[in-house]
Formats: sequence, C-alpha cells, structure tokens
Amino acid sequence: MTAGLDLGHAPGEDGEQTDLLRVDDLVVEYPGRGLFAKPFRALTGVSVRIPPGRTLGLVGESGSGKTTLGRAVLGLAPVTAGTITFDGRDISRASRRERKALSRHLQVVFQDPYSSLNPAMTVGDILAEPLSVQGVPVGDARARVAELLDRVHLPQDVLRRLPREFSGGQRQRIAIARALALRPRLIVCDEPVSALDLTTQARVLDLLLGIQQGTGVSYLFVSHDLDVVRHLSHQVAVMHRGEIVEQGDARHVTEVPDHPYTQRLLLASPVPDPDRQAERRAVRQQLAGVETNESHAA
Ligand SMILES: Nc1ncnc2c1ncn2[C@@H]1O[C@H](COP(=O)(O)OP(=O)(O)OP(=O)(O)O)[C@@H](O)[C@H]1O
Repeated sequence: MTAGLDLGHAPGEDGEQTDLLRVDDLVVEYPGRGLFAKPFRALTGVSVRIPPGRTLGLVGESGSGKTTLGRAVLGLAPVTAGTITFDGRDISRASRRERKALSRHLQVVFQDPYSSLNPAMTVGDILAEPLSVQGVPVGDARARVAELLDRVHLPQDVLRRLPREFSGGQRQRIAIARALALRPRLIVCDEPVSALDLTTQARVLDLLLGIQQGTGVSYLFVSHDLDVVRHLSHQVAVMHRGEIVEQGDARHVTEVPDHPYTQRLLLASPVPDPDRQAERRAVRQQLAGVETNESHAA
C-alpha cells in the first residue's frame, strides 16, 4: 500500500484517467465460528471496474455475494486473495489509519433508512459528524451542512429535528447527504431504495443520478432488482454463488442478457410499465423458442 494515501487525482501513464475502482480476482472467505468451524467462501475470482463518474450495478439473488463485494471495497470483509485498487492504489490490505484517510473518498449508503441514522442525534449533528471526524472547522462544517441539505432537496429547518420525524424517503435523503459530506469519489449504495415504495424509489434514484451529474461521483450500486439497476447503471455485473457470471453494458445485460442465470432473473422480475411488459413478453417468447429448440435437440 502506498504511504500517504494522497488520492487527489491520479491520471494513468498514458495521460488518461485510470479506473477509479478495480477489483481483480477477489476471493473473500469468512472465518467459521465454534468447534467445527469451517471458513465460508463468499466470493471467488471476482473482477470489476468502475471509471470516474460512472455506475456499476451489481445484481443477483439473495446470498449471491453482492453485499460482501461492497463490504470488501469498504474494508469491512476479509480479503483472502486478489486485489482492490482505488485510484491506482492497492487498498485491499489497508490499515485502520489508512482506512480513515480513505473514508473521505469512499462512502456508503445502506438499505435501511430506519436503522442507519443514529436516532438520538439531530439531522444537523448527523450531517456534521463526518466533517468533525476529519477535523473540518465548525464554521465551514455549518456551511457545508446547509449545502448538503440543498443538494438532497431538504429544507434547512430539518437541522434541529430527529430521524424519527421523517419518512423512509426523507431519511434516505439524509443518509445520502451524510455520505456526500466529504465529497467522496465513490459511494457504495447497498440496496438504497429496496425499503421504499415505488414512487419514492424513483425520486431517490433520480436524486442519485442528479448528484452524479453534478459531482462526478461513481457508484457501486447493489440491488436485487434489475429494473432499478437498469435505471441508474452504465455497466452491470451479475453475481451468482459468489461469482460474476455476466457483465457488460447495462441495457444489454438487463434486457437481452447472454447468461441463462441472468435470463432467469429477468423473467422473474415484475414489470409495471406496459411497454416494457410487451418487450419482456417478446424476450420471453424468444427464450421459450430457444428452450424448445434445445429440448428438441436433447
Ligand atoms: N459475516 C459473515 N460470516 C459468514 N458468512 C457470511 C457473512 N456475511 C455474509 N455471509 C454469507 O456470504 C454469502 C453472501 O452474502 P451477501 O450478504 O454478500 O449476499 P447478498 O447477495 O448481498 O444477499 P442479500 O441480497 O440477501 O443481502 C451468504 O451465503 C451469507 O450467508
């Protein structure tokens, strides 16, 4: 790991900006517990890339390893083998001190807006906390908090209120504002809209898109929902049993996927929009034709 962790800007050798995040051949094994403990391999040979200002959507069924990949990037899951490179620096085995420096650049928004905010703190204190941990002077922190509320379209009078006074969507806006406080370059969004109703989901996704356009932040966006991922992602990676089975352009992977596992995910996902339903029906018929042909051939 490079000493100092100056992550300001790191152009590639040819003058082009390198990928902001690179994960190469990552293996994560959780240690077992108890007398008959056996390690559990949650990720095997996972490789992904995220350029600056882009979104990688990560989809897959429950237990496929999506959260584990996000946690490994954040230093919260054990890296057994492989590397995680952030802005050209290997961070896979960063020390606690190095992680603190990294937290300026790497943030997270969790799924549950009801448990991710400290219920005893006012919104103002929640938003100011990451700034004070990094030693930002009080006057600058106040100005930054006001800016953050504007950015997530919340009025300034929320500052003195507690999280329990807000709806799920508003709480998620507060969590997003907190993640943005230190102007990070990458945010791991772990199912950030799964707990919200459809209309609120759409608003929060649009907010995330607007923030990306305004700030150039990158997202690693974890979701089990292909429609949500399609809305936001440039690239999509599909996880199955700890491995990436398919990745590529978001529209291709989420609409005409190559891998049978992604095709099954697509067919299983509900589609409220009638135009999309017609598209899906056509894809289903196409796939059914392929399956019939295959079964005839067998
Ligand atoms: N701390 C842990 N110790 C042991 N095993 C774990 C731990 N965390 C996750 N696992 C296991 O690793 C596998 C992948 O879990 P992970 O939470 O990454 O999946 P996921 O795709 O995010 O699922 P979900 O959508 O339900 O959150 C699962 O089999 C899970 O039981």
